Amino acid sequence: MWAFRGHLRTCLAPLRSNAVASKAVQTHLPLKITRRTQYRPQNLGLLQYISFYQYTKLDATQLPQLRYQLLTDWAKMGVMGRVYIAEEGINAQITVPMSTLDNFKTYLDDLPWLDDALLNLGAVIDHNEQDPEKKCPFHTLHVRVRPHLAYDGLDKNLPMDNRGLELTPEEWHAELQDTSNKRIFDCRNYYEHDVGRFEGAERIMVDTFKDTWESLDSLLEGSSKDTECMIYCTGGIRCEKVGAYLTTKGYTNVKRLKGGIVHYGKHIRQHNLNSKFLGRNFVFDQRLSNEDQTYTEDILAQCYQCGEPCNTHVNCSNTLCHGLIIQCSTCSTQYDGACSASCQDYKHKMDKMDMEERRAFSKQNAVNFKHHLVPNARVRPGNPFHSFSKRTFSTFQVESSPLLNGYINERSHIPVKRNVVANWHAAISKDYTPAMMQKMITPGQAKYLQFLVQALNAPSVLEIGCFTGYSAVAMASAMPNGHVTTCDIDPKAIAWTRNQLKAQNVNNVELIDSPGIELIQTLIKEKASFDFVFVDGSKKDYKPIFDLLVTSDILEKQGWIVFDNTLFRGEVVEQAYGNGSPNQKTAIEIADFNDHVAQDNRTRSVICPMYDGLTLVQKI
Ligand SMILES: C[S@@+](CC[C@H](N)C(=O)[O-])C[C@H]1O[C@@H](n2cnc3c(N)ncnc32)[C@H](O)[C@@H]1O
Repeated sequence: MWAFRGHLRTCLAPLRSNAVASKAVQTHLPLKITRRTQYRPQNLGLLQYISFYQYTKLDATQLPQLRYQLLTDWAKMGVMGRVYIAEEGINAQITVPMSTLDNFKTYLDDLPWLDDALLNLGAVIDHNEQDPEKKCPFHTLHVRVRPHLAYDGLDKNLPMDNRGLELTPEEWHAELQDTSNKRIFDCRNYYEHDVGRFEGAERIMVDTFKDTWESLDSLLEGSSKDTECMIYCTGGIRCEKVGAYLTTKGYTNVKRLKGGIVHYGKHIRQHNLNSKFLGRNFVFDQRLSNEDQTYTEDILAQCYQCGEPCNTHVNCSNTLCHGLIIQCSTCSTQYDGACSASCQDYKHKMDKMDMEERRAFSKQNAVNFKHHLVPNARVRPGNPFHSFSKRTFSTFQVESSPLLNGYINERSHIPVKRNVVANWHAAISKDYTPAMMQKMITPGQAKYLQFLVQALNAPSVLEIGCFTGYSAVAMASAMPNGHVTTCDIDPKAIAWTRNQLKAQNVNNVELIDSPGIELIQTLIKEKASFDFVFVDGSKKDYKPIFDLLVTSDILEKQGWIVFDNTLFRGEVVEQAYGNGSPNQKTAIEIADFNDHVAQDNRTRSVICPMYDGLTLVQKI
């Protein structure tokens, strides 16, 4: 481990503001950057794997030149790998031949804008190594200009001046001797967390980094601002942003592991300590979570297909899918390395084709995998394509997948006089990010609600939790002579929805600016009544809402209530069987709500394992 400390911060200012170029970069560059000849070095001998990053302000206008310069200079030294440069800094995973390593270090030392990066030296690799797990992960050098180092999906750039207190691995290890009153947040994706994590760490459980914020907010909901938040990720790059986010939100006791799990691993190995990081560390190259990444022998994950203990990631053998799964050797044999029976079919078909046929077939079928997430993989929060917990599906049941969701939506038919739903969806996607849209029900679910309100001939519908009106409008469009009353407390969503209702001439939806419970209490006083209620607001209100609807006359006898998200990311089942974390408040609340409903004698109810879990209740 080696850090660039050679340059004083004072020498950074002029270069940072006006030029990104190093001394070397400042030499004369051709204005037009020409296409380079293919760079594929051979026989470089022993290679040192290196990763480093640094958040530093680079001049956006100079990035293409910097890219060109790094490509040119580093290729001369035999560097291979993936480098991202952005206005906010640099992130590199590379290999450098041992023979040029000293020159390379000097080169980096001479980059005036790079003063604080921790150079993480990984394995030494023989360039001629053929073992797929040990061979060099790179064939060439890519330097790419990106808008962000770690795309956070936030509207505004995070102020990076306060990212929390940086702890050395030694300090981090000492802090973990006593974890009482500490919250430890794993800032990595769910599949990384699955196979290895610090003891007691809470998973933020995201598909991609940009989904972190909502999930983190909900984990910290109601916590005091001086909560001790310990944050970590693989190499440190993601939790620097998470640190900045938390301090911006007012959290005053944020501590972050310098250099991430990788740096920590070196420390415990060097000092022969018992690792507080359990299991395996997932890495983003062909090694994934192989044996070399073992910190302790704990097997924390299960095969996504059979549920047996397993901690080995593989990519689906259907090259069109290539989805990442945890798969045991038995399932690997049974499915030929594919993530599902349907991917196995694709693989078999393609295995029989020659190159030309395969290319044509791939081109034709790629569209089916555009939004394909791996069936049976862990639940993703709010993801419209999410499947349920791995335990929910046996291999004999239909596996949830985007393909399946799309199929269900396309093959479900609801006769409506005027189809506003598609336009409505399009209007939302213009103004809301995909992450925000994950709050909404899916198109297939919308059809399901439409089916119910039509089949039940429910003229009067109440909805709690309107957001941008997608579910309300779907139901309203299926009942032209009926009426939907909906509510929300988010002023932005309310204003947006009211505008759209006017613009799209939807007259049978009334949106009330009120918390759900208060609205129901008012409607009870006004002796209003409804035949169908869809509840999709705050989960902690589910129980009081259920009681109000069942005990009062606001819901007609034989009337229905549908509650959304009642299996909440699969975490509810884990809670119910004692496997969940005490910090998953929402899952705990829903588990309690589900018990409450199941014990109620005034209603009949059933939980459907559809989407994020739907509970159907009928008053009897
Ligand atoms: C999951 S979204 C609803 C999505 C919507 N049903 C759809 O499918 O398009 C939940 C909404 O409930 C709203 N909400 C939260 N707490 C609420 C409360 N106490 N009363 C009413 N709405 C609430 C949130 O502002 C958010 O817009």
